[in-house]
Amino acid sequence: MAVIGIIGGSGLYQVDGLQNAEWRALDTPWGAPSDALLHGMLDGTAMVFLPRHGRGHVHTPSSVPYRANIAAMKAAGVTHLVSVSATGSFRDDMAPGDFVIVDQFIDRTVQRAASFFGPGLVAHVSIAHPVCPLLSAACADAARGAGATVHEGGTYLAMEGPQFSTVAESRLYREWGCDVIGMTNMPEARLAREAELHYASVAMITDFDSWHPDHGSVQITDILRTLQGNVGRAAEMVAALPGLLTDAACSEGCDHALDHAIMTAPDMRDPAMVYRMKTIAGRVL
Ligand SMILES: CSC[C@H]1O[C@H](OP(=O)(O)O)[C@H](O)[C@@H]1O
Ligand SMILES: Nc1ncnc2[nH]cnc12
Repeated sequence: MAVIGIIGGSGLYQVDGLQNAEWRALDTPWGAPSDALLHGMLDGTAMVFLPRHGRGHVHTPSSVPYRANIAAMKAAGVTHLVSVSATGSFRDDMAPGDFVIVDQFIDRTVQRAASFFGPGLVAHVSIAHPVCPLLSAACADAARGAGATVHEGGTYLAMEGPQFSTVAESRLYREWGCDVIGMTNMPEARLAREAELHYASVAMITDFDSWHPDHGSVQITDILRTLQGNVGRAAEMVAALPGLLTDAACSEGCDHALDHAIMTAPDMRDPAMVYRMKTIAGRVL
């Protein structure tokens, strides 16, 4: 049975309408996640929600405990993880208020632990295609159903922040062919793949970053104004997801990404590391 996880970004700190909703705190081998997890049922499907920055927005993009967040979702039984994020746009035809179903990333973050694995248990998974095509398609349908203008496919530039980009950086990312920019989807997407979760990223455009000749440089006040309009549609999208997930096998193989990934010989594995990795990689250990 699918269990849907939602990581809510800036502006999305809870979801309403869950039956038997309950916030439950938990710990992981990588510390506490950003907040307690909100568990509940929606249309007969189990759902787990986590506000990425914590309720009250206490975590910076760099201080978000990405490993703990993904490990907590995995420990809670989540199989399908939808990330919702505020982003700037590099394209005229992707305007504030639009939703982009991200399918590629360029990672320019520099300060974040990007893997569950490490010395004593080495593994290499593919993130050539970093999102789940089936879950992404369900998100696109759900977002359209919620009345959003939806762009299927887009490259997300993950920057460290917390400052926004300079004009020169903004122009450069546009030349690189990036479509949207944010500060949080990496290493989240990498870790979701290591944890064998189906992962999709829904980017809600809030601004034109700082490249656009007809718009001023991105300001937080503009982002917050646009987010207020978007969050209702994001909540409607989440509510529609249970009805749109199918049992079809995902062509990317997200749920067996670790099949051939572990390099360390069984007799050379660090027992402490193996123990710590039980929830993430127990299937193949
Ligand atoms: C509120 S503006 C910058 C902030 O918003 C985005 O957060 P999230 O990705 O969690 O929606 C962006 O990445 C920055 O963290
Ligand atoms: N322009 C931008 N750059 C980085 N993160 C953002 N989140 C929302 N807008 C953004």
